[in-house]
Amino acid sequence: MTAAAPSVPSTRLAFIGGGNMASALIGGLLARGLEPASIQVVEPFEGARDRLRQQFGIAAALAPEAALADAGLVVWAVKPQTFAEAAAQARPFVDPGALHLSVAAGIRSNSIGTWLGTTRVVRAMPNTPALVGQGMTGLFARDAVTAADRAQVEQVIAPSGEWIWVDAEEQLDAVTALSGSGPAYVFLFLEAMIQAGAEMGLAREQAARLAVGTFAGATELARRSQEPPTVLRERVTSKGGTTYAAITSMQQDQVPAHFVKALHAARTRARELGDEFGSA
Ligand SMILES: NC(=O)C1=CN([C@@H]2O[C@H](COP(=O)(O)OP(=O)(O)OC[C@H]3O[C@@H](n4cnc5c(N)ncnc54)[C@H](O)[C@@H]3O)[C@@H](O)[C@H]2O)C=CC1
Ligand SMILES: O=C(O)[C@@H]1CCC=N1
Repeated sequence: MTAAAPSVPSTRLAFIGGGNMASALIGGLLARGLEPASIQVVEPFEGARDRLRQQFGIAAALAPEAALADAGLVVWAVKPQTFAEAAAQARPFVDPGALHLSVAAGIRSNSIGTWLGTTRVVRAMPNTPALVGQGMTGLFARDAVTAADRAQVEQVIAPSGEWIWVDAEEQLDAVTALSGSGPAYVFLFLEAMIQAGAEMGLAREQAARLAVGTFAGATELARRSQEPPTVLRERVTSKGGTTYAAITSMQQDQVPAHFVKALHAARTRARELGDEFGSA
């Protein structure tokens, strides 16, 4: 479970890939007081390098270079499809004793370990609310990872929100389907609620404010309540009332079952990514 928020990492950090997820983690670390100079980033695309310079004052390298050897913790924030190639490019420069933290969906720790010649690998599955310090992250560590290594990883993740450790690596695929992809499901529901509000005569801005506020309020209520979501739902649902009409319509259309099915599809895709783009 999530512990008290630890301080920023004392070791030097390198990020391989400086896109959305890397930026979310870096932004949190800098907000906690980490010096931009203690973070290296390897990022081949000029647009992304420009953003890192403007947002964070970090001069990212175009390609791996000798300075990578200074990093005690290397964070892999590249797409699953490019991980193997990025690992092959960076490996000659990385300290063989470094700890590695991957946020890539699906790519298994034994693939990463094989590509990098190490067993000191932790996998993380964060999500984009990390951008506002409210992320949820699942973490998995290989056996060779020590308690001190885990603490370092927690220092990287803590500024972006909460985290849990899972015991079995395949559980990370479930985390990916649930909370990794989860913000997109919430946004899809928001889109539908806003559309419905607009169709029923509300201004889109009003509908958006009502929808977003409802998600924020309902999730905060669920977070603080001792009751499970089912009980909270039943309290909104007066017999023969409006919510009953909506929930009955959704159940007749099997919306909950289809939604569960969709998460299984996401989990299946996470496994496929590991099979397609992993080597071991
Ligand atoms: N976006 C999301 O909601 C989440 C993404 N992830 C994972 O995070 C990883 C990164 O995703 P995003 O940040 O969204 O993608 P992104 O496309 O924003 O960032 C990836 C970056 O890697 C760079 N890159 C490409 N080849 C490279 C190489 N050889 N060496 C170094 N950098 C290279 C790209 O230029 C790009 O800026 C993915 O593996 C994804 O599965 C995990 C959780 C949530
Ligand atoms: O869609 C994806 O593959 C990534 C992983 C979780 C969120 N985005």
